[in-house]
Amino acid sequence: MNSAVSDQTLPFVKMHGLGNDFVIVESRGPERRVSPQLARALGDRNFGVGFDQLAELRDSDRADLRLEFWNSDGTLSGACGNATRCVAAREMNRTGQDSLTIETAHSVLLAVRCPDGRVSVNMGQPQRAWQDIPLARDVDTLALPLEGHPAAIGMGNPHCIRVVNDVTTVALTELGPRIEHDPLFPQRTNVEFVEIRSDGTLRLRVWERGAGVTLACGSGACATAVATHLLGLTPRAVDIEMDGGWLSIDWREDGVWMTGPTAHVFDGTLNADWLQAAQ
Ligand SMILES: N[C@H](CCC[C@H](N)C(=O)O)C(=O)O
Repeated sequence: MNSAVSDQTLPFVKMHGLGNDFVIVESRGPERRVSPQLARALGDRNFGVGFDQLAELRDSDRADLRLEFWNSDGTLSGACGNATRCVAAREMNRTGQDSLTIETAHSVLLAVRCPDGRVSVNMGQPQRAWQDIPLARDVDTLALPLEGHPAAIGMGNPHCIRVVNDVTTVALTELGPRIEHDPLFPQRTNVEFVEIRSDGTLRLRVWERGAGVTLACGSGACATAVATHLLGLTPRAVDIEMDGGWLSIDWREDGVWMTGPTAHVFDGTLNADWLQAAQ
């Protein structure tokens, strides 16, 4: 270990949306705080803090702020719906505003506070062309040449959605990584298994690229609602239950709107010694 003593500490915020949990780090200003190595160390639930995604706040000249998302394996993702809602909730509390704009790798997203306290984000238009998702080759994106003929949809990140009769019997930890790494997905993929219930709601379980099984996935819920609508199975607006709770999805003219609760768990400060060892 480096013997030089650093007094650099790093404040962070812990939040979750439906049990999809996040560490949020302030990186506005000239100095970038997060590296792949730090994201991996911080994402470790035993040796670090633990999270499904790390959201790094950056300056934007197109929106109120820019967000970059890290998975717990140290890779970047172009979208994270639940972290976007959490950061939006915190920023709106801090500024007293009822809406804000957030630049992501996908586009500039609008977030608004609902009268009931939930937060809605317009996640933008889904990506349906095989090159944009991306897939490795030109195939029918609503009936992929894989077991069960799943659909592929991009929400700024790739999703593979398979409709099943009973999500409780799906071997998620076995099938999830196999599909995540299938050569059809050159940037890997998030994996969704969805059951369409008789009352019109959806029951969803998710294996996330770079993070594994999570209790909820906002972009996954959006991609799933788009896929089941395009398959003629659901209307444009649908309620989706995941292991951690419910999201309401509405694919409107101006994009896919996602609405749900957020929770602020605690604020913390990363210790200088720990940070030094993690670099
Ligand atoms: N939990 C996030 C998605 C993270 C996606 C990430 N695992 C990827 O590599 O694309 C959400 O609420 O949308």
